[in-house]
Amino acid sequence: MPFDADRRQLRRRLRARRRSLGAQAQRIAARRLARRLLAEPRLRHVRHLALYLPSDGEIDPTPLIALLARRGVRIYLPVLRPLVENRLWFVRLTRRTRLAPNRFGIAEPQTRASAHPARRLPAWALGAVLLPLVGFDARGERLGMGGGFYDRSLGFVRRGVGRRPRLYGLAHALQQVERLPVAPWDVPLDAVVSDAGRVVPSHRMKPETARNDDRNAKRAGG
Ligand SMILES: Nc1nc2c(c(=O)[nH]1)N(C=O)[C@@H](CNc1ccc(C(=O)N[C@@H](CCC(=O)O)C(=O)O)cc1)CN2
Ligand SMILES: Nc1ncnc2c1ncn2[C@@H]1O[C@H](COP(=O)(O)OP(=O)(O)OP(=O)(O)O)[C@@H](O)[C@H]1O
Repeated sequence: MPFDADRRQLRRRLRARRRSLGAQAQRIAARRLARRLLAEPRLRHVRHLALYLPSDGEIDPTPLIALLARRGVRIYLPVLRPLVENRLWFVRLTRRTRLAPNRFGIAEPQTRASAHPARRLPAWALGAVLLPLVGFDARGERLGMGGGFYDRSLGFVRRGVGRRPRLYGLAHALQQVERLPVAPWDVPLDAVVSDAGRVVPSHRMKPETARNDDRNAKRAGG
């Protein structure tokens, strides 16, 4: 199917692009991202926030950990669920949390410890989830690693009923593409935030600004 072939090729290209960033560029991008996220009004009152440990050139959200801890925010990390296919747990990160590489080589809280329900929060109870992404577009669509982990774990958001976390895709500006193919299972993001700006999908904007797609695209590009 051309749809899958498209996405695969795009993933390869965009992953190579983000991996090409040097350590210094990564540090600067991470700092800019943290500054933007701290200023995000809708994150101001969040008490429980999930982020990720960066891998494969992803923009690094970890400078936020200490900054948010000062606000009293509790931080959670995604853990690959054992036995259930392609779903995540969100496990509390504390100073005592022991990390181990998962099957993709990404550090995560150890599975055994993560199995304790007291160490986790169901996704609907989180205030916000910061999602890693491979690509995004000016409409706020997201392309992930292809496992459907976040799409499955946050699938309840699409039903539009009950509590739900705010969803922020995090990216380097160079991960923006013209237009992404959309899949029916893609979870709708509240915004994509990059080192250079932010994109708010038009369905999330106030009516008077929803028309202005151009301005939105510019903001994302820097
Ligand atoms: N930092 C971070 N943590 C994360 C994610 C992520 O995208 N970034 N995930 C978001 O989903 C989950 C892990 N998902 C992943 C999905 C695919 C591959 C991956 O590298 N796949 C290989 C081929 C598969 C294999 O090696 O078996 C590839 O595409 O080359 C990595 C992580 C949970 N934790
Ligand atoms: N809610 C869901 N229920 C069942 N299958 C799903 C769901 N979400 C995604 N999938 C399946 O997962 C596979 C990967 O989806 P997709 O390519 O959109 O992943 P992704 O968004 O790039 O990855 P991730 O969410 O892990 O970052 C697809 O083949 C899709 O059929």
